[in-house]
Amino acid sequence: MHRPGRRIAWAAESPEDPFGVAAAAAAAGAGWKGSDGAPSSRSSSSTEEERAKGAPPVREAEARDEDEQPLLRGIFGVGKRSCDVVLSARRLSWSPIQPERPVGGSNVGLTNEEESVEMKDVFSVKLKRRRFAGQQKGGLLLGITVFVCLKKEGNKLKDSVINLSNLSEDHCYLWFKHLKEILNGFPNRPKSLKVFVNPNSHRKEAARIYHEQVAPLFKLADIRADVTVTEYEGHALKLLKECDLTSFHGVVCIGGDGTAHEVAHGLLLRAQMDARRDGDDIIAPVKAQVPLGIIPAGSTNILAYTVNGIQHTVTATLHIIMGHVQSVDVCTFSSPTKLLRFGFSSMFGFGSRALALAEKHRWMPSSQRKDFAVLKTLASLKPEYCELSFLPLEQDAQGEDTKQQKRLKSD
Ligand SMILES: Nc1ncnc2c1ncn2[C@@H]1O[C@H](COP(=O)(O)OP(=O)(O)OP(=O)(O)O)[C@@H](O)[C@H]1O
Repeated sequence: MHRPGRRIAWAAESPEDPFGVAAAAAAAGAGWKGSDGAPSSRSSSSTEEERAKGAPPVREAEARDEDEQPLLRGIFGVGKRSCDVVLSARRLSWSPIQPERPVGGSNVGLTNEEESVEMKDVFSVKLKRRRFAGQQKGGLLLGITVFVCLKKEGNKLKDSVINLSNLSEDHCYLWFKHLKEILNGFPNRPKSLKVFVNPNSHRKEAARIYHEQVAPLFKLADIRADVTVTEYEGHALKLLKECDLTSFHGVVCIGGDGTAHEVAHGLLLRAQMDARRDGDDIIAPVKAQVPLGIIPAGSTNILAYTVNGIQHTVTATLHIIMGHVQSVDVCTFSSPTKLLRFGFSSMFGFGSRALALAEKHRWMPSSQRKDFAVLKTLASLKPEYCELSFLPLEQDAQGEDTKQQKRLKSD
């Protein structure tokens, strides 16, 4: 078993490396680069270069200040109040306008607390119009709707809206244009995705989950999705080996762990084929060209849970839309001469035998068939011979990632 450094998946932020991009990008140049912080008028690559060269903290502070500079200031209705709204590259903030009181009048009960949202948490902006049922175009402009990704308890993400009301077309168009420009400046956010839906997963709900919960969010975020509903086991793998991935910013699978493994294997195999690595070249595998988003819809969703920190469709979808990228370890499984497949875990034959047995007993209820399979496999457990080698990513003096191979033998 080899652990060829790190692959990438859309996932929850980790405190040390919020988007896991540094290691992922350095290892093989795949995936989105740069952080998902607010885009600045300065190019993000120049800021990164400066950081890499050890730019003094004062430069970073200047860049931060620049991102805080107001780009627009205007009046909108927010909720039931008239607010003074300010937009900078980093944030959208609003505070209620205090009406002038007649002499002796009091402002008791009126708060002027500022509220704000970070632009890095905004995933879409739309013009809001009043339309009649069935009306597709036109309609009276009512203002702007800003769609925000909110962090809830327990790693959960939720979509929410802020309505900015103003009937002036010129005013709204100007704000809409600026908000769009800021959103388009986030480098990691996908615009085009290849999506695999396994209609057979768990309770056969993956297609419904996609159409009801995932597709509307992708549409809102202006993401084009090329959807394949898989027809048989191995269908996603076959398509990934053949299709042109250059027009996609990522691959998404909706299903259980079996589907996620098949798609991850296909994606990595495809990267080896494109890099002209044949089956014998198993020591130095290359990274996937694009990240993999895993949306849980299976009976077990361990992979989705591991990368997202929660088994929740909307959370997984929002991580993809927001371009949250996280590096993950991947194994290659090989015989002495041939690469067999890529995967995320190995139980030295135990897991695969138990899963194969569970597959044969699909007529049983899902909880019972898995317990039955584990117990039956345990009863006939035998020792296995294998050789393990690790390729941990390590940083050399220049900050470059290097792979060091370590071998272990076991039986
Ligand atoms: N249309 C299809 N018909 C039959 N099998 C399919 C189809 N599409 C994909 N598959 C295969 O179904 C297998 C099981 O799917 P998946 O893992 O998504 O569901 P599950 O078994 O309910 O979930 P889990 O593996 O998390 O328990 C996968 O190995 C996948 O390759």
